[in-house]
Amino acid sequence: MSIPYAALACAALLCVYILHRRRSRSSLLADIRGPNAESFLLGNYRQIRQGQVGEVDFEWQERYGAVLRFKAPLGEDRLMICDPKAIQHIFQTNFTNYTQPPQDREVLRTLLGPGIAWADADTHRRHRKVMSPAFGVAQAKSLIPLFRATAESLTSKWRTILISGDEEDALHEDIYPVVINLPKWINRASLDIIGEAAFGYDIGALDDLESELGKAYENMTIEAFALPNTAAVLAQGCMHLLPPPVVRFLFDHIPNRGLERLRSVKKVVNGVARSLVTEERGVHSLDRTRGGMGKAKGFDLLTLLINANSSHNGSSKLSREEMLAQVCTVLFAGHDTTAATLCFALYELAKDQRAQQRLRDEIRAARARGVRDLEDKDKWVNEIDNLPYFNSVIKEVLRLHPVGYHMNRQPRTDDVIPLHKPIVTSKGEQISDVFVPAGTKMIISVAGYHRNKDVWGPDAHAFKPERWLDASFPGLNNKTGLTVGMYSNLMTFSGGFRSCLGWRIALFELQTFLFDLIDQFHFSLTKDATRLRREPCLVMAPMVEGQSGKGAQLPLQVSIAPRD
Ligand code: HEM
Repeated sequence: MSIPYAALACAALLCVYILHRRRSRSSLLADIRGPNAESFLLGNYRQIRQGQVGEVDFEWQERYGAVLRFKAPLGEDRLMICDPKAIQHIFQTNFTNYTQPPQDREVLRTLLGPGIAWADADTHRRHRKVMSPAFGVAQAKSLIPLFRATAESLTSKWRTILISGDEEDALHEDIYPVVINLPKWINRASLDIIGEAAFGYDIGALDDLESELGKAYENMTIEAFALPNTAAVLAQGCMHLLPPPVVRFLFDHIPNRGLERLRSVKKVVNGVARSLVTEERGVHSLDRTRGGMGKAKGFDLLTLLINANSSHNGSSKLSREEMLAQVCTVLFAGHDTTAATLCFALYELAKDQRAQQRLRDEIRAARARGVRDLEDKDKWVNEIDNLPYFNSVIKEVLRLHPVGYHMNRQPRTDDVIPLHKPIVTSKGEQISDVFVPAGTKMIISVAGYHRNKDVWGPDAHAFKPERWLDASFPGLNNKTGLTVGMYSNLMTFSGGFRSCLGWRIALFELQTFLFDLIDQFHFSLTKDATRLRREPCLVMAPMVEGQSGKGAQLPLQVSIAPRD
């Protein structure tokens, strides 16, 4: 037998052995109820990957409870978890025992480099220690003027479009109102913010629709991950059978349109990152050719990061390659997420005109008190945080549309996970904890947890901002007695030691934009928007059913909101 064939045979035998071991270990989960596999080859993976975000999670949770078993390709048992106590255990109480599956980390390494999102255990602790100081409350507050300026830029562009009726992919209805495809603009505004906030780098995506970075990121996750065909579903589902270096090799080399798209974005982003982080001491070169420091006024996360890094010694310091990866990570983690959340907020408000008007009334009363332009950032935060309906709308959108809808985890050692609400096994037994063998793959369904009726009430699927105003509402910590996640008992920004570092930045950005957009514009649904798809593509994206070729889409009818 030639050497390549012998190597192939050994690899095949190794896969069979791994599969056999996994199946015998995972059969320990066989008593947990869950859906039947569609086929041995695909398990339930096609339903999860080809459906909309949360579609099967909601259905299965209803039928089997908040912890359920499903099949991965080739018969492997996996768990889906939507129970608050189980989530608290995995992310907080016993967090050191849980890790991202190594193959998932390889995807992150391919996309973003060896930065904080990829790092595990001690390496992750080292990255987090250096990065955390750059993401404090004071730092986030200092970015408020940048958020305001970019929101102004966006609103003035939309006003121009409304007056001229000149939105290229708009369906004009007597010129006014105009249909605007929101993600096209909001994603670019958000990218400009993260470039300036994080690196003092003026990307200029809002002004220049041809900007290199803006074009590179446009619909990147959709083109790489959305609507996978059956072969892609199978490949993704079997990835865990391969050793991580093989996964890395395949990601870097196999000819595939989605992967090629990711590789080309990586090249562009790396180029930008390299221009920011120079060889000498990892100090960035301040290459702000497109307009200087501008709105961030000399304050950016990268400068803070470099200063923080220089105060660390030897082994705790980040290398240049790691610094480059942090630039790529923050650029990616910080823009699509916030932009998609804002899009879904405007979608819900376009559907619920009563909520939109109530929100506008509250915003305009605040504006009349001078809140919008308060120079003192502490006062601004205080005033904004005290707008009850406004913040309820934001929380409700973060609950209903968590853009990071799934998080994958696996225990390093055997564990017993406690449950908030007992589940019934296939043998009819009621259990209030679940034994999980080391290495069990789990989807923590943030989408599912956010619709868990035992936490959020029987109307968990409804957009109902008022629920946050009701002190007896079961979703508030005092009733369940559980603290899950880092913001309002939600898992949108995750929780514990891997929680989102940029959550305050995201929140201030959402608050600033929502304030201005609802103050100035009126939004209503179009026919296309009634066919909105919540597309699972790493970060949930809005798309229109049947129009996948057009990428991210949320076409809403926009007009100037009349003043009394
Ligand atoms: C609505 C907006 C956002 C959402 C929903 C969000 C959500 C998340 C989630 C769920 C994670 C954890 C992922 C995991 O453990 O698998 C995360 C991590 C992270 N996020 Fe965000 N994020 C948002 C905005 C931002 C912004 C604006 C920044 C930066 C300015 C940022 C930077 C990060 C970083 C650096 C991590 C990695 C933290 C670590 O691994 O320790 N995020 N984010």
